[in-house]
Amino acid sequence: MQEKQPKPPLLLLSSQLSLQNRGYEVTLNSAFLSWKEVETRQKRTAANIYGPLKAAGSHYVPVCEIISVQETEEDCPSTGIGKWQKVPQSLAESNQYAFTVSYVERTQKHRWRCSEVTLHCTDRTLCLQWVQAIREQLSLLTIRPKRLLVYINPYGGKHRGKRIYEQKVAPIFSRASISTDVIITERANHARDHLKTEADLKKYDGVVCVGGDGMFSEIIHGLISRTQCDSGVDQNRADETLIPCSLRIGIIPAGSTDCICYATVGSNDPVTSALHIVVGDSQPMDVCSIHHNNTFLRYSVSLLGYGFYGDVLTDSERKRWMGPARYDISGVKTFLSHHYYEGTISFLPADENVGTPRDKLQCRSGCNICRLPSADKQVSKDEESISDTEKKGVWQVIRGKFLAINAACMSCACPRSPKGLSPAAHLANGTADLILVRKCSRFDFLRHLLRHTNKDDQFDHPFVEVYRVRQFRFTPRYEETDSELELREAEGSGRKRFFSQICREHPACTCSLAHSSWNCDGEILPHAAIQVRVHCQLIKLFARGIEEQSVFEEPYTLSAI
Ligand SMILES: Nc1ncnc2c1ncn2[C@@H]1O[C@H](COP(=O)(O)OP(=O)(O)OP(=O)(O)O)[C@@H](O)[C@H]1O
Repeated sequence: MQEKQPKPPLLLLSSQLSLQNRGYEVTLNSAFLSWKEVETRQKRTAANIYGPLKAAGSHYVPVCEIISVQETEEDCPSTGIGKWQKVPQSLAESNQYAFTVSYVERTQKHRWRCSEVTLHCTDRTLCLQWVQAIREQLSLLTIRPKRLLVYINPYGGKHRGKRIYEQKVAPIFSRASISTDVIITERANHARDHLKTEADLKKYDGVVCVGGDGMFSEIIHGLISRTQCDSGVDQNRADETLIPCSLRIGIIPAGSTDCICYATVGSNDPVTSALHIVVGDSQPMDVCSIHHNNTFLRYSVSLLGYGFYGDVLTDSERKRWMGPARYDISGVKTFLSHHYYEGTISFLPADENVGTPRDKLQCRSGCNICRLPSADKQVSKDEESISDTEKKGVWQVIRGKFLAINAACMSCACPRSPKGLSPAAHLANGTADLILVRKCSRFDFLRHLLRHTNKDDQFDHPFVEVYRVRQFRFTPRYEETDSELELREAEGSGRKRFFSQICREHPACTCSLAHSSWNCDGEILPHAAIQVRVHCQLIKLFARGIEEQSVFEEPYTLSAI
């Protein structure tokens, strides 16, 4: 049987225009703008290497990746970016009407940049016809944001947030006719509180955060809380089904840790992120809610880590004055102290149709698993019809001594660990990967940690278990009373300090401490006993997801056009 061919895109306009003193056949259809040299093919110059998608002298730009089009003031064709800008005088005289198209161009390592092409016409009517035809196509792209609320943390990373926004991002937004209201934060939690109570969200198509992961966390806390509050949902109830946020979030990386941006776009480059926002793609994302005894603690989108990662964070917070080097120093110190923690983990495993943590396939742009109907919604629907005993029946319980308990809601890939803590974790399938590292020798633990930085299967060790889960609970063996917890918070863990003191004096000690802390996306949680539930696709980012490398390397095939 013959395969059904997809319908070709509708042809809208086609003319012979000139570019760099040469004749080009320029075509606009509902999917692509293309230009193809009509004269004999000439040798490609070195400057053409990073041109738009090409197939044998042809150039194709998807309409959804055109940023803007405008009539160009001649004789001086255009300024700024791009490479087909200088028009020889002779040609400029005969083709003095021109328009410039700005579009997304891919470079290496998932980076995007804004490029331009200026095409020349013999008469103004034709020129205006082209501008109008392209603008009409752009106006059909209703997913693109028109008005954004921007929060800038001026102190994130190397204190360059404001400069990055003004120099690299604002010009792209203005070229794409996006209007913005910009708020420079004046204190921690300023953005969160503003979103929660004051911001007139109806005015905007999205919220942009300029900063690091801490700033992103503020934004999601503000936005999720506001959405639940507006819908009368009580965040303190661990079993509530939360309402997804309607506004999308854009991240402009300007922090010292920008892992969420890296995991959703594939690079930490402000221009790339700005272009992802402009083209208006949506990347849904799961969010974990964390509760202690029906009290809401926090939301998490990347890593929840108890034991090793909790201790590294606790120690590094005391060394803030050291700058980013503190993470390495605390990492080595925590590794050498080699503490393990006893407790019970119970979890609700995910169905197999959402993949497994040891899959070879990674979550990429347009991921098929994340496109499945939400498994989380399935649970809440089922919960109404099944009894409590049945619900409890599917939970699994594991007791033991652990060096680390990690829950990865996404791969947690970052430049230091390009595959991440759980390479096959998905951004939006309603699950988290629960990684249990049982008590083992220092040497074995080091082997496990080193696998975060290389290509080997990091779960292929007898002391490591991994489960894909929708909910989990952790109870430390020695459950704290509230007064003990207060004491621990007030004293910075007196008992722990006592043991830490001993361990410092006896570096070979691998003693068990009563409690570690949870590292929740880089924040320390006050409670060790927690309940975690993954909320499928609770938020959406302005992002396309990480594109397969082939998108960068291969030109579109002609049959696709
Ligand atoms: N104006 C401000 N003054 C002080 N702190 C702020 C301000 N605005 C935001 N913050 C806080 O700064 C923290 C760190 O911000 P951000 O994530 O942008 O930068 P970072 O350098 O990656 O952070 P970190 O040093 O924690 O890795 C956030 O938790 C945020 O709440």
